[in-house]
Amino acid sequence: MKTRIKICGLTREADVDAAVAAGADAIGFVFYPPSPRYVAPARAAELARRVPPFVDIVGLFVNAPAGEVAATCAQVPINLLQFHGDEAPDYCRSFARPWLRAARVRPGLDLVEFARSHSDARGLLLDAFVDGYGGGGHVFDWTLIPPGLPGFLVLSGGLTVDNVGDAIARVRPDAVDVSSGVEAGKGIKDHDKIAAFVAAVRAADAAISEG
Ligand SMILES: O=C(O)c1ccccc1NCC(=O)[C@H](O)[C@H](O)COP(=O)(O)O
Repeated sequence: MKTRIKICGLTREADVDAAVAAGADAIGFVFYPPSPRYVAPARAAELARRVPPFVDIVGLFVNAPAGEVAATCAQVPINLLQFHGDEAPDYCRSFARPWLRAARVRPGLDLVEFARSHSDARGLLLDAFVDGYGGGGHVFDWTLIPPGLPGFLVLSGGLTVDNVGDAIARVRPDAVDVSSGVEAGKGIKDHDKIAAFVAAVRAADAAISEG
């Protein structure tokens, strides 16, 4: 099985090109103004022009007013919305677009119930619980993921070239998502780290299919 790869938090043309060239399945733009990786919709629209067909464009929002999400969707060709805050299921489905729901994982969060209440999400994105909602590069305890959690599972939170192979072997996610782990500085991607991360994912996939 091919683990899909999303590279998140892109802010520069060269970084978009590097992610696409490395073989990313999806790239993410952060539309959360307090984030150092924030891009304004007009800027994201410019960057999105470089993205070829069959690479998804993911728009990440945190508790944004619905009008802001709709206005961003009108400017940027977003294939998939990613809700990374405290958004309710009714809000997430109100945009009539495919969406991912981020679960900020910590002990006590009932992921089975979380998945059930977001059952029409295209997938659950599991990230570490941090103050400030995300992008902190923190790994969470993967044993908190219940076996057999239904639906498309995206593993994120502090993934790097050094731990992504282990993460795939243990969790067997459908996709992995990385931001901090392929950065030279906040919002600035390191192209060698992107290539190495993608190679590590492919090596983990090959190890699984070889048994
Ligand atoms: O990137 C941010 O600054 C950010 C801010 C608020 C919520 C989420 C944010 N980022 C999440 C991501 O970029 C990813 O989807 C992902 O979870 C990977 O994060 P990382 O641990 O940095 O690899």
